[in-house]
Amino acid sequence: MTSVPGPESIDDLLDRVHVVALPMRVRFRGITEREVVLVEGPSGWGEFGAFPEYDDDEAANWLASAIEMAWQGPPPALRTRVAVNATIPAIAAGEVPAILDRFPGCTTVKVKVAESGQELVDDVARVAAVLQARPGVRVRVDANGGWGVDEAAAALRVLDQAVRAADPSRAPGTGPVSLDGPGLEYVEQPCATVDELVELRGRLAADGVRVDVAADESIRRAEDPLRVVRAGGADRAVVKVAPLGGPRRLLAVAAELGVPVTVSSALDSAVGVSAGVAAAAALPGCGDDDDAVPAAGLGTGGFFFEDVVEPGAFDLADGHLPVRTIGPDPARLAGLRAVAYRRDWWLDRIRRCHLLL
Ligand SMILES: O=C(O)CCC(=O)C1=CC=C[C@@H](O)[C@@H]1C(=O)O
Ligand SMILES: [Mg+2]
Repeated sequence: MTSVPGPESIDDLLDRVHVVALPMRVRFRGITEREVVLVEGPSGWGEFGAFPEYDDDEAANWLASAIEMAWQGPPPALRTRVAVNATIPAIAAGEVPAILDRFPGCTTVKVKVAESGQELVDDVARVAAVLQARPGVRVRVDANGGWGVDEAAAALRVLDQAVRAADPSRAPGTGPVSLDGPGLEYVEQPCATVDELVELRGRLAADGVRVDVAADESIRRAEDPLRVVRAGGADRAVVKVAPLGGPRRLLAVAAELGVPVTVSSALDSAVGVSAGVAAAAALPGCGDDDDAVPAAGLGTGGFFFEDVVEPGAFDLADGHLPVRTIGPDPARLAGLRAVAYRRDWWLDRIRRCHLLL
């Protein structure tokens, strides 16, 4: 009988964990401080950081991922570095250049759109500010399921045109914006449900709006991660290591999906991001060079004032992250240690999730 490597017991697991709280420079998915648990195993470090609102069944996948990294280590890499996208939260257009400065060399930018309380004009201004600051970058947007079908169809036409109109190779005053120029690379999770995504893809095709639809929450939070693509709701997939239960499971899901995949962060510390980089580095792509797969959404480390590694140990350089084994700096683990009642909360959660594995 083969068994999956892991801790000898729950006590063995709990003896190896460190709960940290990372203060953030910018509000992202509604939070300003990110708590995660780091686990040291015989093969390296893993990260358990299921978002607090996730129930134990869902969070157990994240624990499986942490255990996989700590007891098995990363899967074999096909490349030595991974291209990363810049991530622009739903901020005011005027703040875009300062955020972009945290992503040196990134040639793909993901812009959050459809934020509640904002309007399409805010999204267009944010995208325009990106293209003004970095002319010629590839732009993708992420609505986190915030639009209905009608709203999405209308917004994507406008945003796609805004990107085409900003094409630096297009001379001003040359008439209608070309439909052949580079528009939006894709939209991530424009609507919440699979049925809506299917309907939207039909609508975009009928309207002649050629924007790919990528599924994120419909994979990350679904019982069956393959369903959305099989149902015809997505041209692409966004895949995250921890929600899928680890890098090897991510690679298996990606192979079955059969569409281009973008590996993305779950707002992880450097330890979690390194697992994402390892998965992206192991993905078969068109060729084995470091740009053979879509730019990964793994540049979120800059959102923290302080990460668990020393500055320079795992930095973005020339738009890429290195494929590297990451261990936290002991002084930072101590300095970033979560307060006692939060540590107890995470340890209880680990106990419950461990029973589900
Ligand atoms: O993909 C990226 O560029 C960064 C990661 C990112 O956008 C996310 C990280 C964590 C939680 C998610 O709400 C969010 C996403 O929707 O993809
Ligand atoms: Mg997303």
